[in-house]
Amino acid sequence: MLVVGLTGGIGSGKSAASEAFAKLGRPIIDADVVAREVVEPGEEALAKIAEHFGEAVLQDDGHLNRAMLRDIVFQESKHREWLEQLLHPIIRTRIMDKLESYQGQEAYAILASPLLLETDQHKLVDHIVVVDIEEALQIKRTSERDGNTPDQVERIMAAQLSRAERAAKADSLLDNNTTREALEQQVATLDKKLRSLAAEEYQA
Ligand SMILES: CC(C)(COP(=O)(O)OP(=O)(O)OC[C@H]1O[C@@H](n2cnc3c(N)ncnc32)[C@H](O)[C@@H]1O)[C@@H](O)C(=O)NCCC(=O)NCCS
Ligand SMILES: Nc1ncnc2c1ncn2[C@@H]1O[C@H](COP(=O)(O)OP(=O)(O)OP(=O)(O)O)[C@@H](O)[C@H]1O
Repeated sequence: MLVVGLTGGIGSGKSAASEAFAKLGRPIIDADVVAREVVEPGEEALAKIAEHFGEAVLQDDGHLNRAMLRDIVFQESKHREWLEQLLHPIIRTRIMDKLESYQGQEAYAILASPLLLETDQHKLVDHIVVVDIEEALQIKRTSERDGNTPDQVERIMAAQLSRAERAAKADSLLDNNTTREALEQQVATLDKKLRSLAAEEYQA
């Protein structure tokens, strides 16, 4: 099975692009969803986070207070690095298990991940698709969606690759600077290309 990595910075439109692929029936593994699963109540990683940062990072119902942890880790890189060292290996293993479950069932599957190129997750994929967006629009869309200040969004962007670095690593680019309809059309064209790549791989 061909594994296609879909990446882009915060608020670039990965979810919008994933939805367009899902409408075409393609299976999607979303690293942000996996990252949430691994810190559900009862998970060992959540206990380690509470031990390290203090019980104050837990809500009364025992769930992670994500907004609080977000503030902590994007203020201070050593905190982010500690969290990444804990979570990234666990996230990677879960992604591999999910990919395994699609083997033999699908022509290709999508791994959507904001940190595909920043982590060794890119080693799991055969083709890299980057959702490209101008930084000013990225900051505007993200801060409108999350109710964050542009400053907060820029701090998260600083922990990610730059637009140019990401684009340089792309096998295919999706331009999300205009409408959702335009993005969907690009996804439909790319889907054809990916299906033919998958067919070539199968015949080889
Ligand atoms: C810090 C946390 C609790 C904040 O949670 P919150 O619900 O506010 O955000 P969410 O998880 O939906 O992430 C939103 C976006 O933030 C960016 N982001 C998240 N973690 C990171 C990181 N370690 N480095 C750079 N950007 C990141 C991504 O663009 C992501 O799409 C959470 O992001 C987290 O646990 N991060 C560490 C795990 C991780 O690296 N996840 C990224 C997918 S592998
Ligand atoms: N072409 C578009 N036109 C207008 N708004 C858009 C477009 N694409 C995405 N958006 C909006 O921009 C915001 C960010 O998009 P989306 O959630 O798909 O990004 P993402 O890359 O998945 O973000 P994150 O990395 O934070 O998970 C959302 O509010 C979404 O509705």
